[in-house]
Amino acid sequence: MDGTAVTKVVLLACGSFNPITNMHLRMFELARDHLEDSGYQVLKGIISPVGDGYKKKGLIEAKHRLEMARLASENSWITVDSWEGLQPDWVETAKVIRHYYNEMMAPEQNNDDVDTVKYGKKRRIEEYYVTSSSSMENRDGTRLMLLCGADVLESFGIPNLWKQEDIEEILGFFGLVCITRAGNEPLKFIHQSDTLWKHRKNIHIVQEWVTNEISATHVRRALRRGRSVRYLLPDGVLNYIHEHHLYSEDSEQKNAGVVLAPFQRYSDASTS
Ligand SMILES: Nc1ncnc2c1ncn2[C@@H]1O[C@H](COP(=O)(O)OP(=O)(O)OP(=O)(O)O)[C@@H](O)[C@H]1O
Ligand SMILES: NC(=O)c1ccc[n+]([C@@H]2O[C@H](COP(=O)(O)O)[C@@H](O)[C@H]2O)c1
Ligand SMILES: [Zn+2]
Repeated sequence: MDGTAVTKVVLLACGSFNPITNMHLRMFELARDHLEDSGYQVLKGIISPVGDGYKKKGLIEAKHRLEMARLASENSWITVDSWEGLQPDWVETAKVIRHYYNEMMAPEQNNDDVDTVKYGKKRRIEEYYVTSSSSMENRDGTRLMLLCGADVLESFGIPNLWKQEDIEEILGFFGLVCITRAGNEPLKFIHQSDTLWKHRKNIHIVQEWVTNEISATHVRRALRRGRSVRYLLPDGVLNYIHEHHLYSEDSEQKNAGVVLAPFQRYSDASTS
């Protein structure tokens, strides 16, 4: 040991996971290698599937998405947390991160009451945010970072999808690990955004050289057409999909014509 303190990190990935694919799992491996190369120690990964209230087209029930994520991450350092997935209404990602952060900060005080998150814990984190000048580590020096693909980073630029203050909090307080994805240019996007540029040191871009275009959309489409998706996702997940007859023409029509929850929430707010 050379006496240099190692920053410990927990990685949190939010998304639909509809269904979870090998690429979702690879994201964690790529991020861990990258961070450990930069002097961090990655303790744990958390997958947090979004709740049904997100209203994305084709989003099947959270109980199935959660179970598939559990099957995919068996015997792994990656875990699945159902808190977000089981909330009746869609929960903003900043709030989700705060929830896990508060669990890390004070596990003994935590309970899973949303109102508490809203009023008590939010205040606690805001106080912490204001009073701590540079550190977003919990008491034992662990940081919680959001893990996502470059499409999610670039979605920060879509009007009425993210609140500016949430982007600031995610980037400024927590930090982001972003995996490159075909069709996205995260470095260019950061360069072109003043907000992202300001927080660039808190954004870790991980270059995936084995360009990989696996997407859950592709998997659902192939399943609808009766095509094989074996080896794009774990066998256990595939067996579960077949057993429960998930992903059909019908399921793809779920939420068709329904406005995505963040757009509903933020465009209502801007017109009221
Ligand atoms: N091939 C990939 N490369 C990099 N990141 C990915 C890839 N696939 C998914 N991700 C990331 O995984 C997280 C969860 O994404 P999501 O559940 O939307 O998966 P998806 O494959 O993009 O699904 P969909 O096609 O339904 O949008 C997001 O941060 C997304 O950017
Ligand atoms: N304003 C926000 O907090 C906001 C907006 C859009 C998406 N998200 C999150 O990003 C993830 C995106 O998932 P998809 O790429 O599957 O749509 C989800 O977890 C969703 O909750 C958050
Ligand atoms: Zn996606």
